[in-house]
Parts: sequence; structure tokens; C-alpha cells
Amino acid sequence: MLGRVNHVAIAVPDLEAAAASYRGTLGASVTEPQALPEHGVTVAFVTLPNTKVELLEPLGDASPIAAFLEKSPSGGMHHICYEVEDIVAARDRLLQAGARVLGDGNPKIGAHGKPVLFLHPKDFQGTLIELEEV
Ligand SMILES: CC[C@H](C(=O)O)C(=O)SCCNC(=O)CCNC(=O)[C@H](O)C(C)(C)COP(=O)(O)OP(=O)(O)OC[C@H]1O[C@@H](n2cnc3c(N)ncnc32)[C@H](O)[C@@H]1OP(=O)(O)O
Ligand SMILES: [Co+2]
Repeated sequence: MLGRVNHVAIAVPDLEAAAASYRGTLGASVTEPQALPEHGVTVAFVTLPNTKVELLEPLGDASPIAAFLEKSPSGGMHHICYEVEDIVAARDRLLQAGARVLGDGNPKIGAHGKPVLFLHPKDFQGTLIELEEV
């Protein structure tokens, strides 16, 4: 069911500073910030030869990233995103297996304009998993 790793996400308290560190100190290319109010985040992507790093800053006071940063104020690894060919089939298989699909269980449009879903970290070795349909 799982395809490529689409991105690894890092929660950051200051997106501009994180982007500067990836651009300057690490010599990587970073996209311009993109506000996603429906997800409570502002994102920028570090583009790499084989995948991407998603830098996530809280947007709005209901942001899931704000809750994460309360526990880890300097930021940290937030989630991993795997690609799937059919996100509804993947969801149904996961529900069948007893996994928790977060939110109302219906895919939402993510940063790449594709449908995404999230799976509870407690069901997958303490790791928040995002699925993105490609
Ligand atoms: C879609 C746009 C973009 C894209 O790629 O296109 C994005 O990726 S946006 C990313 C931001 N959106 C989300 O993260 C949505 C899914 N997340 C959630 O629904 C919540 O953040 C949730 C349920 C994972 C955690 O919510 P909250 O922090 O309010 O709950 P708890 O504090 O009760 O946490 C429960 C339990 O899980 C542990 N936890 C929380 N976040 C993470 C995490 N990122 N990775 C691993 N574990 C996490 C938390 O520590 C609690 O554990 P416990 O042992 O009970 O303390
Ligand atoms: Co993501």
C-alpha cells in the first residue's frame, strides 16, 4: 500500500529562521512560505534529490503545531508522509485493521493540492503518519 516517502515534517517556532538555516548553513533550496489556515500551519519545503522536508510553523491559535511546540519549544520531528495510490482504499483498509484515522476520517486537501489523511501516532510506534494520494 505505501509508496515513496513524500516528506518528513519538522515543527519549528520560527519558519523564517528555519528556512535561513536550511538555505544558508545547510545549502539547501527552500520554497517560499505557504499559509494553510485550514490546517493551522504555514509551510515551506526543503527540496532534496529524493524527498522533501516540510518546515511547519503554527498559524492561528488552534494550530496542532502550537500544541506540539508547547511540549518541544525548539521544535522537532513532527510527522512522516507516505504516498498512496488510493487514499480512500488505504483509509478503509486501515479502519478495518482498527487504526485511528484523525479528523472526520475524510481526506482533506494538503500543501500539494492532493488529498491527505493523518493516522494517530499511538497506533504507529509513536509516529504521526500522513498519507498523501499521488
Ligand atoms: C496537510 C497540510 C500539511 C501537508 O503536509 O500537506 C501538513 O502536514 S499539516 C500538519 C499539521 N496537521 C496535523 O498534524 C493534523 C494531525 N494532527 C493531529 O490531529 C494532532 O496533532 C494529534 C492528534 C496527532 C495530537 O494532538 P494533540 O497534541 O492535541 O493531542 P495530545 O497532546 O493528546 O497527543 C496525544 C498523544 O500523541 C502524542 N503526539 C502528539 N503529536 C505527536 C506527533 N506529532 N508525533 C508523535 N506523537 C505525538 C502526544 O505526545 C500524546 O502522547 P502521550 O504519550 O499521551 O502524551
Ligand atoms: Co505534511
